[in-house]
Amino acid sequence: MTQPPPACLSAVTKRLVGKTVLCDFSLTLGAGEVTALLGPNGAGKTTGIGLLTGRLRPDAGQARLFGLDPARAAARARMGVMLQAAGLPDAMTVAELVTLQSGYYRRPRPVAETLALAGLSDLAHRRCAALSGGQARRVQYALAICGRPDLLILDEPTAAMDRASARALWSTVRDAADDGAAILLTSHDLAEADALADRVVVMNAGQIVADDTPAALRTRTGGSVIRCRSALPPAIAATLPAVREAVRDGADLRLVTADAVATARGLCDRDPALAALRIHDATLEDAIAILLTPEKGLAA
Ligand SMILES: Nc1ncnc2c1ncn2[C@@H]1O[C@H](COP(=O)(O)OP(=O)(O)OP(=O)(O)O)[C@@H](O)[C@H]1O
Repeated sequence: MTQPPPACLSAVTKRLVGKTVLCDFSLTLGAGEVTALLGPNGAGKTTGIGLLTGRLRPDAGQARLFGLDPARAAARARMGVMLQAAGLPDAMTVAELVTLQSGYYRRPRPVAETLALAGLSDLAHRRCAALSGGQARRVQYALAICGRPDLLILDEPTAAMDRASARALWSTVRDAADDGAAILLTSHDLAEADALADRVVVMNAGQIVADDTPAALRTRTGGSVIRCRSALPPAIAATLPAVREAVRDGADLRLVTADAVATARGLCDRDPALAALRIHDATLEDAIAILLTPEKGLAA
C-alpha cells in the first residue's frame, strides 16, 4: 500500500480578518526532500505552515499530515516544528527543557545527541534566560528535532544565527532528509535555500508562482548579472539589448541579462564614463527577483 505523503495542503483557502491570505493553494511535501518555501513578507508562508501544523483551520480545502487531520495527536507526534517567534521558559536550563520535550515522543533521540546536533553541548546547563538570540534559536531547533520527526517544519530557522551556526544547522537538516524526513523551511536567505533545498516553491500574494529545483530556477533566468558604476538611469538601461531587469543597487547599476556581451557593448556605447564592470552567473536571488517583477515574470 502506498504511504500518504508526510504533508499535504489540497486547494486550501484561508481568510484572516476578512482578507483572503491563501487562495486555492496546494502543496505536497515528499519524504526525503528539503522544500524551501520562499516569497516576500506577507506572501502567506507562515499561514501555510499554520494550516499544516493545525494552528489554523482552512476555510476551504484540506490539510493532511501523514493522511490525517493535523489536529490528531498521532499526526502531530511525527512532526517537529520550529516557529519564528517561540518563547523559552527563563528558569529552565537547556538540558532540562530538551529532556522535558523529548519525553513527549515515543522514540526520542538521546538528549546528549540532540544537544550535540543543535550545537548546544557546551550550553546544556545554561538557563534559557541567559541565552543570546542565536543560541535561543538553536534551542528551538533542538526541541524540533528531539523526537526524530518524519516531518520537520522550520520557519526561518537561521534568522539571528551566525554563519557557522547556520551552516552546522544546514548539515543536520540535510542529514535528516537523507534519513527520509520531509523538511519544509522558509527563509529570506536565498543562498541558504539554494544550498539546502531540493525544491524551491516561490509564493506571492497567497499563490505559488514557481515550483522547481534551485538549478532549474536559476537556468530559467536565462543568463547573467552585470554590475557597474554608471550614471545611466535604470529606465534607460532597461532598453539595452537582452536586459531583463535594471535597478539601482547602492552605488551600482545592476542588470539581469540574457546576453551579457550584447548588454555590456550597449552599456559602453551609452555611457563613456562606465566603470567597475563585473559579470557573474545569475543566482537564485536574481531568478526570484525576476519572478516577482510582474511584467517580467518567467514563463512557468
Ligand atoms: N492574525 C492575522 N490577522 C490578520 N491578517 C493576518 C494575520 N496573520 C497574517 N495576516 C496577514 O496574512 C498575510 C500573510 O501573512 P504571513 O505571515 O502568512 O506571510 P509570510 O509570507 O509568512 O510573511 P513573512 O515573510 O513576513 O513572515 C499578510 O498580509 C498578513 O498581514
